Amino acid sequence: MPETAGGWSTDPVIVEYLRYRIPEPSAAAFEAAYRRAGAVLATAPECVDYELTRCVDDPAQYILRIRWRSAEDHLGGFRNGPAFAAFFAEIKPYVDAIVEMRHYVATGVEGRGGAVPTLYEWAGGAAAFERLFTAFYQRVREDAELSELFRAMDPEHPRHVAAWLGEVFGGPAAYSTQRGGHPHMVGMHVGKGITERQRRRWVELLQDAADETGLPADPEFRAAFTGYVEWGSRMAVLLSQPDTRPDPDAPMPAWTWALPPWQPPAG
Ligand code: HEM
Repeated sequence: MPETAGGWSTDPVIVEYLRYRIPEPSAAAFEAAYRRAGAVLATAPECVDYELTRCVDDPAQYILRIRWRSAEDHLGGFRNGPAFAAFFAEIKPYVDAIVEMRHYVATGVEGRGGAVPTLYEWAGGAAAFERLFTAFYQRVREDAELSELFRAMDPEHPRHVAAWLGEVFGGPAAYSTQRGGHPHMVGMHVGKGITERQRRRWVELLQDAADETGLPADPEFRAAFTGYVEWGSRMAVLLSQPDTRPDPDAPMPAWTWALPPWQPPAG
């Protein structure tokens, strides 16, 4: 099983579905038992997350979805591990009510609906990103720390980076279709030897430009924005080092909210 430096598995997760048929008189006790069993799952390193849902049309039907780090982690690790006895003690009375208990794998068919605005829409679309990067690169050109690094910058650079960020934030695929996509962006950083000090200054100037150009300042948007800028700028530093060989097939990043977008209080 491939693991990251921190020991976390990078294998795709496996999804276990358990369908139950629970008569109405037992429903409350069943949900309470799973609430207690859930507290056990929360301590199990093999479990990614879980959710119990109840059918609206036929309330006797419940579906429990548990995502495991792998089938092996579920069947070997969890079932033989220290948490299993406490978990099973809670759900044992309902074993006979199980209608289906199987593992599923993702097909890659997945996505978000239109209910939540993209970061691109929330920011104000292409015009907002162009304003941001025009102001930002003006600051960069005048900055003692960064101006030399950007000496040969294309006059269209602010528009290109605006197209990049717009696409990463869920807008049109303009950078991929018109500017060479992820490999081109990566290639522009290779060999530049960006230092941590330069990265910090880059991030600071971008935050200043965000305030100056009136990018939404609500905590949820700025958390997502800053998260991306932190990640992206650290990637730029890594990619720019002499010994780094970038993966040419790395996909275009797709960034989204860490928390749902801010809404004014009702009433
Ligand atoms: C979130 C972080 C970053 C993003 C999204 C980003 C994005 C981009 C993109 C899209 C390009 C290519 C534009 C084109 O198609 O012409 C580019 C080029 C470049 N980036 Fe970044 N970048 C980031 C961080 C940094 C940092 C931290 C530095 C240095 C402090 C840096 C320095 C450069 C330089 C020097 C170029 C080439 C500019 C030129 O000569 O035209 N980037 N960047």
